[in-house]
Amino acid sequence: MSANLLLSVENLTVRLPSRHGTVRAVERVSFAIEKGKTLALVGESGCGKSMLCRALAGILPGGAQLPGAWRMTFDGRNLARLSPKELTRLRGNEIGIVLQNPLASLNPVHTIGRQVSEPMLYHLGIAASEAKRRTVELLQAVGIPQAEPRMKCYPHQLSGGMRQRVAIAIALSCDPKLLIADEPTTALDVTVQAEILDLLGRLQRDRGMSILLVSHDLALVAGRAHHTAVMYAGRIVEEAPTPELFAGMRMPYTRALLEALPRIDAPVLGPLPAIVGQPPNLAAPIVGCAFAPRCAYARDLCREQEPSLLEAALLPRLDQAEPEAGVATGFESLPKPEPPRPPTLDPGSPFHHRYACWFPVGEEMP
Ligand SMILES: Nc1ncnc2c1ncn2[C@@H]1O[C@H](COP(=O)(O)OP(=O)(O)OP(=O)(O)O)[C@@H](O)[C@H]1O
Repeated sequence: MSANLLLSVENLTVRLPSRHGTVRAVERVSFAIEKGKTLALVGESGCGKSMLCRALAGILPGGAQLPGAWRMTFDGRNLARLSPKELTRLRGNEIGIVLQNPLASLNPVHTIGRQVSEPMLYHLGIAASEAKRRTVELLQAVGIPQAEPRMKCYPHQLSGGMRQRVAIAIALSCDPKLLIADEPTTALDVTVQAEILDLLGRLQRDRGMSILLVSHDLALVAGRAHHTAVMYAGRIVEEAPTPELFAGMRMPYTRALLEALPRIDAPVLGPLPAIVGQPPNLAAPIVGCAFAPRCAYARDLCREQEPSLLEAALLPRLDQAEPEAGVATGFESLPKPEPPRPPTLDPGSPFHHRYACWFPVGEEMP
């Protein structure tokens, strides 16, 4: 693993039991996060973002399974080789997590001062007076005015934005190397959303930590992330350094996700384009590309064979996609490509543009 990588995840699958059968919440996902950098993970509701975060943080629901030959390496350590005790220590200490609803993650019967100081007392073994001093500093760092008297407040006495700042302070209390922020602004109004995301950026610069920033809003998070990965039906379907992704997104789902969002810089001239149809039921088998039933560019091949996530340069060039209802393309006469290859994760260069699509859209072809 390159010295610059903090986290590398290879071939991670998460299955959950449910009344309707086994849910394949995360399917053979591979990605990496560099030290001091932010990876944005985006996708519609139900695509597996939270379960991926929970797998990293070791807080999956009961009955969850991680089948297959997966591998997770964090700061040079293979997580599969650590004992449960070592994992608990690492996850409380070196990996902090902020969830989307701060009310659900804060304890309503404990003061915020106690909740911020508790992880430090438990994981760092410092004296109560030192924990109190650090708590005041942390509350100040996350922008809570009058931090010392506020330590005595209970969560219900704070606004939604202030509660989320407290949740961030708790996640930062042991000075984590990785902060997982799972939709940290979803429950907040738009001005507070921007403040919280700016705060995360500032904290990252001050502390040099890495961030996994999860959201359904591609435009909101991508502007703040070094790398972006797009998830659909439990799979990563496109990923790239963020500028590269915006310069040439190829997977029709990535485009649809961006176009379906209202834009502040463009007049609204009619209804917003929506992504037609529903995401697939993850408890049922998926044949071919999971996005094919909703994709205007889908061809027979897309419905038959699942494309692997491959580097743009390695992808077999079939042709540039055209919507099915558009001009005739003659794709049918093209030779069938080789069967899908396993996803690649080149440890030397894990941040190339990759996408999983037989007929990518875009001006230039690789
Ligand atoms: N406890 C659970 N038991 C069984 N299935 C679950 C459970 N929690 C979530 N799921 C299913 O796992 C899949 C992935 O859900 P997940 O919460 O990871 O999606 P998400 O992308 O984070 O969505 P959201 O943005 O709404 O949180 C979905 O099909 C969901 O219905």
